[in-house]
Amino acid sequence: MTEETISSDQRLLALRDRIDEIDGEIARLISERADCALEVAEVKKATGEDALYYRPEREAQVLRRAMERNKGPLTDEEMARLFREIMSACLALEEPVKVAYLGPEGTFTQQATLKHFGHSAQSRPLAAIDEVFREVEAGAVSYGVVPVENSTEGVINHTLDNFMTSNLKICGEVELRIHHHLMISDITRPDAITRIYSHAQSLAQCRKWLDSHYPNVERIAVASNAEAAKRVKGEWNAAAIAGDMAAELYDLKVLAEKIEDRPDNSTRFLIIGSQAVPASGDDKTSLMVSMRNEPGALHDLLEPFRRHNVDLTRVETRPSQSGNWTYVFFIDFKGHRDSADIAAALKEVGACASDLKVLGSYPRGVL
Ligand SMILES: O=C(O)C(=O)C[C@]1(C(=O)O)C=C[C@@H](O)C=C1
Repeated sequence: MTEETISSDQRLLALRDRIDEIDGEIARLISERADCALEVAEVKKATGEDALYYRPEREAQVLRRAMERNKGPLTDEEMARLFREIMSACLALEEPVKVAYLGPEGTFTQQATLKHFGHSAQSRPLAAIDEVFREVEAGAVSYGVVPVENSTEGVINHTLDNFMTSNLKICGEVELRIHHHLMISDITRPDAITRIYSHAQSLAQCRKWLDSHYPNVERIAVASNAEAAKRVKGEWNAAAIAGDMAAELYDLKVLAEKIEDRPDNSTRFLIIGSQAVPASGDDKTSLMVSMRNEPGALHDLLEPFRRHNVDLTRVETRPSQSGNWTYVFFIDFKGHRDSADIAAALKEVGACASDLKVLGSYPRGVL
């Protein structure tokens, strides 16, 4: 053994001793934090039957602080992800949070659910967006996670339409970078692929890549990316487009990575529930407004927002379900409904709208 290897071995040992010490401190502090959370639960329980254990505004503040405090070398996102999991475990001690998401397992919505609630939440997949709304309404779960818009393909109408008949509120949002991969099973012959399965939105998000790499292959839209991944398991001439989780879950081989046409492809998901969320300091509000179908209606609707300096982030129009050629506007803007400017704008909009429903004020997605 050379002198050099001895000294590098000794350095490694010394560093590992230091890491063991630090881990001991971290473990002690995490336990202390968990004890605090248990005391918080006692305080909440004393408020009665309807005690709210999950507090989205507080979680957003904790995560933002973790990012602000961070001095590296971990990235702010990595640091926040670690705190996300610590908080998820603390909340599970207080009361396990039950969440339903648009399944099946392996979809991007499951990934968004884990990103937002951490791994200690009890989550379960449901087959359709309507079912997620129904289960939350029925109280079988406390929260639901549904996709609402994609940066390439636009809005997910089905989710917006559900708000027309539901009284649920939006309690949060989460954004996910979407990376699509082309994957095959161990019996697939890569040179014999004649069909590619995926969800219609994912096929659309990879249209150009498919046109240049598999121009003559049949594209088959199925209910979800996870369903696509499941199908190729038993087919020697098929491939699927899906994400990492589906590849892992169904043990598929990735033939081509990140094949989405736009590198910044991302999807926004909503957290739905029945709780009104207090201001977190950096919030968004979503509205649903019906207007009489007359000239200038859209102008009347938007003008109060301009006057009160409210920053609109999205305006969507959907045909109303109550009559022909009448429309419902879905409007998102920065800020919380309790702030003076927003309350004033809402009052004015309410006066000219035939119906106005605040779907929720909630913390802006942190991670
Ligand atoms: O501050 C609270 O209300 C807590 O319950 C503690 C805590 C945390 O671990 O920081 C846990 C769950 C809540 O959703 C928010 C924060």
